Amino acid sequence: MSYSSLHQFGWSNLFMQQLSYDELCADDTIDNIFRITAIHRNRVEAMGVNGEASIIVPPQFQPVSQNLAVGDWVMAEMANEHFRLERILEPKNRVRRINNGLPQVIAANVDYLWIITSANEEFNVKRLERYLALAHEFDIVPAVILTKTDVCDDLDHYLDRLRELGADNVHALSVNTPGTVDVLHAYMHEGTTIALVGSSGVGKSTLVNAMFDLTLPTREIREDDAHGKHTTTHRELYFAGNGVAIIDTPGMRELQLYDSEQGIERTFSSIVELGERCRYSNCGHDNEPGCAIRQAIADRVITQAHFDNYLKLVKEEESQKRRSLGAHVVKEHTREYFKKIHSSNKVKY
Ligand SMILES: Nc1nc2c(ncn2[C@@H]2O[C@H](COP(=O)(O)OP(=O)(O)OP(=O)(O)O)[C@@H](O)[C@H]2O)c(=O)[nH]1
Ligand SMILES: [Zn+2]
Repeated sequence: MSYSSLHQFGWSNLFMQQLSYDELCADDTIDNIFRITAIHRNRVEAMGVNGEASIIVPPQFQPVSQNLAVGDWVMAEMANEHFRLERILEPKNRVRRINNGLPQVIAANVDYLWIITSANEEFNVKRLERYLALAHEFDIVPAVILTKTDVCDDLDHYLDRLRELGADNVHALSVNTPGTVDVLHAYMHEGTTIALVGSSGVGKSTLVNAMFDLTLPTREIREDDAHGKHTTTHRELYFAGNGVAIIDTPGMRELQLYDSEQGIERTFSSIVELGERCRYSNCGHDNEPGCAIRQAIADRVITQAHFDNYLKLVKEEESQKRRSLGAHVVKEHTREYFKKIHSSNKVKY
C-alpha cells in the first residue's frame, strides 16, 4: 500500500514530513496512520488505508475534547487486538472554542469553511461576520453561500448585503436551479476538507447531498458505552466519493470566538484602518471630535450595525480571555489591542 492511497482522506506532505526516517522505511507504518472521524470520551473513530478503526486514547492524551478533534491525523499501534493512540501529527490548523469555560478543539485540518445562509428571514449579516472572523482566525478560506434563491422575491436585497460584507468568495444558488451549484466544484478536489457552518434549516444537508456522492445520515448515532448504557454520539467527518472530506459538527454551530483577535481585525479591517485616522490616539469612537469612525458612519461608508458588531465581538473576545487567563492578563491584552488600533500613536490636528 502506498502513501498516495491516503490522499483521498486529505493526507499531504505536511504530515509526510513528520514521519521519521525509520517510520518511512518500515512497511507497516502506513497501516498505523489514521484520520479522526468522530470523538468519544475515551476513544476516537478513524479512517485508514484498511478502512475504519476504533482507537483507544490513553491517559496522556486526555481529556480527548481538548487534545483531539475530527480531522486530526494520528498514529496508533495495535496492542491486545486494539489500536492505541501513540501520536498526534501537527495539524495545518485547528478550530477552537470555549465550552464551559474550557478551550475545546472542534475541527482540525480544514481547507475551506462553507458559510451557508438562506435568502429568507434566517439571513443575518452579523452572524456571517462572526463566521468570517472564525475562518480568518484559523487560517481557513471562507466561502459565503446563499441558498434558496429560487424562493426569494428580492434577490438584490440579499446580494447588496453580501457585497457589503466584503468577502472574497460569495455564491448565490439554489439546488432547484440547474447549474447554479456548479461554482462550488472549484472547492472540491481530492484531499480537500470542507467544514460546514450555518443555522438549522438553511440547506446544508440538501446542498451536500446534491453536490457529493454521499447521503448525510441522521446526525445522532445510538450506541452502547462501556457500562451498557445508551449514549448519543456524533459522527462528524464524512468522506465523499470524490476524495473530499466534509466536516459537519454541532460544535461549529454553537461557536463562540476564541482567541480571535486577528480574525476580528481582518474581518473588520476597514474599521481598524479608520480607527487609525481618528484625531486622538485614545479615541473612544463615541463623541470625540475628529473621530474617523463616527464620520464614516455619518457618511454611510460603514453602517452603525457593522461597527456595533465589531464592538460586540471585541468585548466577547475580551471576556473570554478574562475567563480563561485571569483579569490581569486581559488588562494587558486590552491595552495592547487598542495600541495596535492606534498604531500611528500620534495626535493629529
Ligand atoms: N426552495 C429551496 N429549498 C431548499 C433549498 N435547499 C434546501 N431546501 C429545503 O430547506 C429545508 C432544510 O434543508 P436541510 O438541508 O435539511 O437544512 P440543514 O441546514 O441541513 O438543517 P439542519 O440539518 O437542521 O442543520 C428542506 O426542506 C430542503 O428541501 C433550495 O435551494 N431551495
Ligand atoms: Zn474615533
